[in-house]
Amino acid sequence: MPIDPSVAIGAELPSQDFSWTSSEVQLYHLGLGAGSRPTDASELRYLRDGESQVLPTFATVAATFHAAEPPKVSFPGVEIDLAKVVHGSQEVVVHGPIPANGKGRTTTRIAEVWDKGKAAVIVQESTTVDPEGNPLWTARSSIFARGEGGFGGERGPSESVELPDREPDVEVDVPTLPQQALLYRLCGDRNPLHSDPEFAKAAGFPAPILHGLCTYGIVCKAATDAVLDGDAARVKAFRARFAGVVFPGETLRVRIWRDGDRLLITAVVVERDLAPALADVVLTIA
Ligand SMILES: CCCCCCC[C@@H](O)CC(=O)SCCNC(=O)CCNC(=O)[C@H](O)C(C)(C)COP(=O)(O)OP(=O)(O)OC[C@H]1O[C@@H](n2cnc3c(N)ncnc32)[C@H](O)[C@@H]1OP(=O)(O)O
Repeated sequence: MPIDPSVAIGAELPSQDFSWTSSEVQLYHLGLGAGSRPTDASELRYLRDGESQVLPTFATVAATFHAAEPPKVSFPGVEIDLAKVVHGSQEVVVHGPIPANGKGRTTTRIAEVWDKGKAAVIVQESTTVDPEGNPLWTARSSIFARGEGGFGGERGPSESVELPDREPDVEVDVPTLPQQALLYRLCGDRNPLHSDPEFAKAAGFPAPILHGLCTYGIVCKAATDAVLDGDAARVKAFRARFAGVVFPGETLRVRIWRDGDRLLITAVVVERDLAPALADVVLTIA
């Protein structure tokens, strides 16, 4: 049985020990398109040796940055073909600014497995601490496994973020590069869905798609730059649902509403009639 929720839910995955330096941080930021204005001091804050500021979304790549193989969707009670899986949602909460150099240990558990009929949604939660045991960040993510529902599990909640009934306070267009996914995969997600045209076709897409976490980081950076003076330390938490695919080279239109200590955000694809890319995006300001 590819999914057995009675085994999966609550299962602890092996913990991961890792370290990072400002080189990984800079490569991550480059993978999000940072540095496109190389004479702009605020842009260069993401790209300094030793003292680079770190977007909280770096938390999504830190533990697996040096992976060189495609990920496996193989956990206790879960065995799924990678070609059936897309990233569903992501949330990161940081307990302070992420340092430019550091060490961490991540522990992960499978928190929920939902049966959406035509698909399964598998939710993981992880906690990362420094070598002294101080919390660095927590994360929650889901994968959406197409064709893997119908195992008799619960459907789970339907959650969405209500947007204000007014035009966005800020709107920015962010171009992505045709080679964006080929660059971003060097941050550890070697899923061929993002680099191999034949694999992408077999998975049902006309061409390789952009990593969801690349779009996620791009949009967090865009909001940080447009509303938070480019100061990554002002981002406490960032969450999003992956609402539609993005192809490398497309332009993201990022719409931002101020809402107290939060920014409510959507991202759509300009070239495809504003097709949704990210929805239910909430940036919590520190
Ligand atoms: C260990 C390593 C593992 C590997 C991890 C992945 C590695 C990465 O390399 C993979 C990627 O980066 S893939 C790229 C990023 N993701 C995407 O592009 C997905 C974009 N979204 C879609 O295509 C559709 O919204 C889609 C397909 C997600 C859903 O669309 P539909 O099929 O039309 O679904 P819909 O009818 O709208 O809803 C059905 C039920 O599912 C829930 N749901 C919808 N979107 C969800 C999402 N994104 N995440 C979680 N749940 C979601 C709905 O709420 C609905 O349930 P209910 O009826 O109970 O409300």
